[in-house]
Amino acid sequence: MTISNVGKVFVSDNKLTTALTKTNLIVRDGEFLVIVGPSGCGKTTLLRILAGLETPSFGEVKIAASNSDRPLHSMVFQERSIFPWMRVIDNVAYGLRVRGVNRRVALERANEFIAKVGLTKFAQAYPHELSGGMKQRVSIARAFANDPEVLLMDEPFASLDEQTKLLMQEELLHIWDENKKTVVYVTHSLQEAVLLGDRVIVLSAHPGRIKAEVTVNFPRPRYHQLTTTPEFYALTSHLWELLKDEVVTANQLDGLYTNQE
Ligand SMILES: Nc1ncnc2c1ncn2[C@@H]1O[C@H](COP(=O)(O)OP(=O)(O)OP(=O)(O)O)[C@@H](O)[C@H]1O
Repeated sequence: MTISNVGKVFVSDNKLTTALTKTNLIVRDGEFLVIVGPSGCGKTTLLRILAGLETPSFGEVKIAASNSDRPLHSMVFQERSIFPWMRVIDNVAYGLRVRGVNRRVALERANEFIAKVGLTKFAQAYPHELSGGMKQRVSIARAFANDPEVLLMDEPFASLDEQTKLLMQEELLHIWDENKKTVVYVTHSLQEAVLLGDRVIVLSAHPGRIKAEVTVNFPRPRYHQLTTTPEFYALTSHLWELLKDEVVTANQLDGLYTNQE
């Protein structure tokens, strides 16, 4: 995927807000790319542009289609985005069915990914019968089952409790190791960024631009034990050094806007 000179200016109430300035980035096939940055720097805006949910004000995004039957992208949001009126199996098969994949094949594929996220016993359940973590597992199973060229994930575990988050990170690592999808993943957590990513992009405070990129060379498969090593600690500290000024600036900007209200 190639992101060339992409920027976004929002217009609301006769006010212009530059959310993102000239962004250039090449995401390699099969790469797990993580984006971090202070609040309001344009991470979600960038992801929404990549998902085609927002049009860039300038620049362009190109996603090479390896197979015309595959969708270009699937997105997993922070908030649960599964349909409450559909059973788990139908939620996971949804994208495939919309694309006209034969029902039997779609259900088979959905069952395969439901098993990968450990929800086989709940395939016939409705979302209200599931915990928050289980609902996020359904979203992840649906996104992988959909087999997109690029998987876009916007803080998918942010609303989960700490223990569930740890479990889900390992599950995501496992399922990703098996599928090696191209992933663009937004998070506020530097630990999560280093645990999951091949490369971490640091965005500057509002308006967002790429400030730095850090390669993460830890071997895979990765497990949580990695987070207890001095090397892991050194890399997250390095990221924090890169990010700290931006967070301070973002908070100052926040104060500025709040004082004006
Ligand atoms: N639809 C919109 N209309 C006007 N301004 C917007 C719109 N969406 C986002 N913005 C502004 O664009 C900037 C970037 O927002 P965005 O949500 O992309 O940031 P973020 O980095 O994802 O923030 P957070 O980490 O807090 O989720 C912010 O200043 C925000 O107020």
